[in-house]
Amino acid sequence: MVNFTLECPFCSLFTYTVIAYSILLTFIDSCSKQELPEMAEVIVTMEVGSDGVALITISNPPVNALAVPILAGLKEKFAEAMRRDDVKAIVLTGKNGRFSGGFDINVFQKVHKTGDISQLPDVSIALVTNTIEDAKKPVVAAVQGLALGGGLELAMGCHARVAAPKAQLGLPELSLGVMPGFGGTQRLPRLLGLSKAIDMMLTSKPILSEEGAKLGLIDAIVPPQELLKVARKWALDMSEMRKPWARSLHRTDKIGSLSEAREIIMAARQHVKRTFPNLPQHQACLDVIEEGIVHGGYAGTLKEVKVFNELVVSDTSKGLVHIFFAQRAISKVPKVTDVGLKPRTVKKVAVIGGGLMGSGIATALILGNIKVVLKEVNSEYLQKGIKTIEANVRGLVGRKKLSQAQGEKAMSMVSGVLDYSQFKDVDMVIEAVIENVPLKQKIFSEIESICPPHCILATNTSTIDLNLIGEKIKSQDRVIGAHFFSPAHVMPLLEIVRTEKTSAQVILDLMAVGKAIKKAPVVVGNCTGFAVNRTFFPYTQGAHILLHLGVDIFRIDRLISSFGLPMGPFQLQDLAGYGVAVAVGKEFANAFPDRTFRSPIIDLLIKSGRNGKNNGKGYYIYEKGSKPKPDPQVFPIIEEAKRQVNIMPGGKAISVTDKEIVEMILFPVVNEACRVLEEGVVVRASDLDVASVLGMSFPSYRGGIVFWGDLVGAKHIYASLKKWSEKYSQFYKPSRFLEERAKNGVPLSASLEISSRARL
Ligand SMILES: C[C@H](O)CC(=O)SCCNC(=O)CCNC(=O)[C@H](O)C(C)(C)COP(=O)(O)OP(=O)(O)OC[C@H]1O[C@@H](n2cnc3c(N)ncnc32)[C@H](O)[C@@H]1OP(=O)(O)O
Repeated sequence: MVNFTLECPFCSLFTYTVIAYSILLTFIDSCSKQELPEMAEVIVTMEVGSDGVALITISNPPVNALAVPILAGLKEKFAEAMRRDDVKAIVLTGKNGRFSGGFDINVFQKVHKTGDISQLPDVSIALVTNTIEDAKKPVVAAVQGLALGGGLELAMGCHARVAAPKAQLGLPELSLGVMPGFGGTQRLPRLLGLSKAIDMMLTSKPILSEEGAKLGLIDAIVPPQELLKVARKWALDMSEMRKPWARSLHRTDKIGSLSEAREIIMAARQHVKRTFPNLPQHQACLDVIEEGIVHGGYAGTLKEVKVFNELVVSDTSKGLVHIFFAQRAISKVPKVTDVGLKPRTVKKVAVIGGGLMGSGIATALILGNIKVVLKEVNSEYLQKGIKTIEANVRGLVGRKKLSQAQGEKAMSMVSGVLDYSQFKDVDMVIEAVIENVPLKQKIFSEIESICPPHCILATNTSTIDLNLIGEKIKSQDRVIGAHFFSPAHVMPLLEIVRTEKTSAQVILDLMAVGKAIKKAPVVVGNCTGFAVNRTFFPYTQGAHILLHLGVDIFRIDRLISSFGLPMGPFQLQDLAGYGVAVAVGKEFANAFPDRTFRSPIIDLLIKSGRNGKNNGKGYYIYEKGSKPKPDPQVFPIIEEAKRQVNIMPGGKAISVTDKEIVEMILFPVVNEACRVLEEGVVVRASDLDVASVLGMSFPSYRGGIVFWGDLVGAKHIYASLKKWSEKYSQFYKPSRFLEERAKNGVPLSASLEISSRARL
């Protein structure tokens, strides 16, 4: 039930509630059953004070998203305020310390499912321009907490903006594959100048109200407790002409001359071309801004609506909106986060091993204000580990991600040890030594006997079965995987691996630690390679097969980069080092012998003195200060590898299109993702999407590996893999899950339940 609080015409402070049937119907129509619990609080209220100011408040917890009924409610309240003689001016605000987090992104998802853009209400012209900006009574936005996207656009439609300190102001729509659609592309440049406005839109980064005040977006900053008082006074001052009353869309003072504006837009276009080559929304946003500069703000808003409606149904928007919700879903783990448990505080963590991973993990922890004891086997290694942590922190200070003081504070949180003496009061241990089962087992036995009984016993192994690591200890409910990605203090993913015995409390605690150190924790099941490395193990293999089929490796890398991964599979091998490739390759060959393609290429490269980026020579040449250059001297090594394996049909290189190359690398990854889904290694398919984006840098605008697979279509993937498996190698053999989904027309991302129902 949606309640709208309306004003009593006889008593300005008395409110009563009526049920807004028409809005209720719209809302019920556009909502799924799961959203019903929030409905009672989706409300717009209006209270008219004895001062003649109508306070219109948006309430839609937790972020006051502009859901369809909220927008309808706003229109209704503004119309009423205009009608009423006792209302001289209006203040617009949001409930519970947040102005608004913008248009309701759930509506985008509904549009994506149905393709029906008529679900998007007319807000830009009907509400923001005609109702608010062109109102005959002044409107002041009282902004607190955040005004993002449509929220900021509403505020910019008002005639003045008063804000509390530290409020976040931004237009992040491009990060959802769309662009500002409530007039933001026109009003932001007019309020704070073209360059800054373009920068805010292209980067999607918010600014704080303090900066907004300096730039002219905010008219005054006031303490939160005085926000409404000052906003009311401001509104009254405007109504009585004591303060100017400006309509943002009509301003031109911050835009500069046409030629200056065009120069700025042209520079932005070049930047976008280089930085976001696959994304349509950035150039489109610049087109719309330019329209407003050339033909006026109103013309700009009209074009904005048109282009917005085109972008909202693009695959890019589908992918990015999917990832937005998928990232939020990872914090919901059945039987862990829904059973009333509370995470315990983790104040002190011991990290065993100060190598690249251990020191990176230690850095991440101290930056999250968690004390670290770093243990090594001798003082030389220990010093090296501490120095790496120092260098990590210094790097962040140098890049201005941390202040000097924050850097020093972080370093004061770490101490180095050579024995277990300081392990008696640790809340968690993260073992990060080399991938050696007996060594890890020994360490786990030692820490079990030394650490307190509540201590979490975590390992950073990237492949080894956790049951094996914890085999020799009693408290297997405390054993968990904390799989960080290198560099651990930078990469955002934390893969939390649970065994059947890991307790829900321990999983919850590690999730909380992950959040505290600003990682995205994805909880996965225990298997070789867990979710991410397991899914992506065919990535390198697929590249190797193509090499052996005679495809140019540098062409493969170029195509994969153009697809949107930061680098191709060969450059990635160079970067990771061949030692990793050999070790990981062995694990997978043991676990999945039926689908492992064995190539001698890495051994041949090592034999010829190459070790990738580590020694400056791999498939590429690495020289300080310049980009990696393809090295033609690898061609004879590749020829030798090809000769040894000899899989080219008729001894000739195969002829493949660019599209086929990308598919021959990535379809096997989707195929393995299917097995991961079938085995229940992840809670839901979208968790694997998040993990692929945050752990493997799979492009977020393609929605993650499973989402992308569904966009391409299970049928096409299955048919292609089947063809290649018959023609080239068993490596391509489609999994049973993929085959079933393709044959039954069920999306890969559909839950197992749905798929079995579909089969019946
Ligand atoms: C036409 C217009 O120009 C188009 C638009 O306005 S598009 C929308 C633009 N706005 C945005 O992109 C903001 C998106 N939201 C965010 O960045 C962050 O949620 C935030 C900074 C507002 C708050 O962050 P935080 O406090 O960490 O909370 P967070 O967990 O992200 O969100 C809380 C809940 O609000 C939901 N939510 C946040 N913003 C939402 C929005 N705009 N629409 C619908 N739901 C939203 C989240 O999905 C989450 O739901 P859940 O609890 O069911 O998982």
